Amino acid sequence: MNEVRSAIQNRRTVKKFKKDAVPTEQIIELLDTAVWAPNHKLREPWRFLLFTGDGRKKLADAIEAEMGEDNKFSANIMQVPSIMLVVLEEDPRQNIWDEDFAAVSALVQNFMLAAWSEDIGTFWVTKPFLYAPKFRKPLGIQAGEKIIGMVYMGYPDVIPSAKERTPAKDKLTLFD
Ligand SMILES: Cc1cc2nc3c(=O)[nH]c(=O)nc-3n(C[C@H](O)[C@H](O)[C@H](O)COP(=O)(O)O)c2cc1C
Repeated sequence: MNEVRSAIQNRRTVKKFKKDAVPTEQIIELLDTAVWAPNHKLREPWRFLLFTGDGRKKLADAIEAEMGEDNKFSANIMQVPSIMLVVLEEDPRQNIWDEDFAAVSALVQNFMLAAWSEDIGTFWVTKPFLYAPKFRKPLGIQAGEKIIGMVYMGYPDVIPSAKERTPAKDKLTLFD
């Protein structure tokens, strides 16, 4: 199997990380690869918020602003070496919005695969608090911006085993 196919198939969602920090420069380099995602008219409809080191407290505080101090998410944030919020700049036209959402999703997958190829594990996390004004405001997320998800990242402590996929053939309608 070639390297691209192998990375796609062998990447796993990593939830337990070693404590070591991932260098910020490396994360930015990985993002500079990820932005080669296909995106219609090269709108590049994304931006990123990266929390690392003491900066993670800012994210934990935003979660607590919405959920209160007693919640499992903000407590866990300080255990994750780096967390990135990926933001879609929303277009009010439905067809453009759909294209741009697809493009940002492709970017996230690119990022996770590029990270995996450099031994960095990632976890794409979505939670209801990402929509909450009390969470968004302290982070400067504007109206008309959608948080696609949080990407947790770090060096894997545990790599979970793969969950089987349904063979594509079972979902294929072939016209030939
Ligand atoms: C948009 C999106 C949101 C996700 N949110 C969560 C989440 O909140 N919690 C979680 O455990 N996994 C989440 N995942 C990860 C999936 O659970 C994971 O990709 C799936 O179990 C397959 O595992 P693999 O990535 O190791 O192949 C999310 C994945 C995507 C694409």
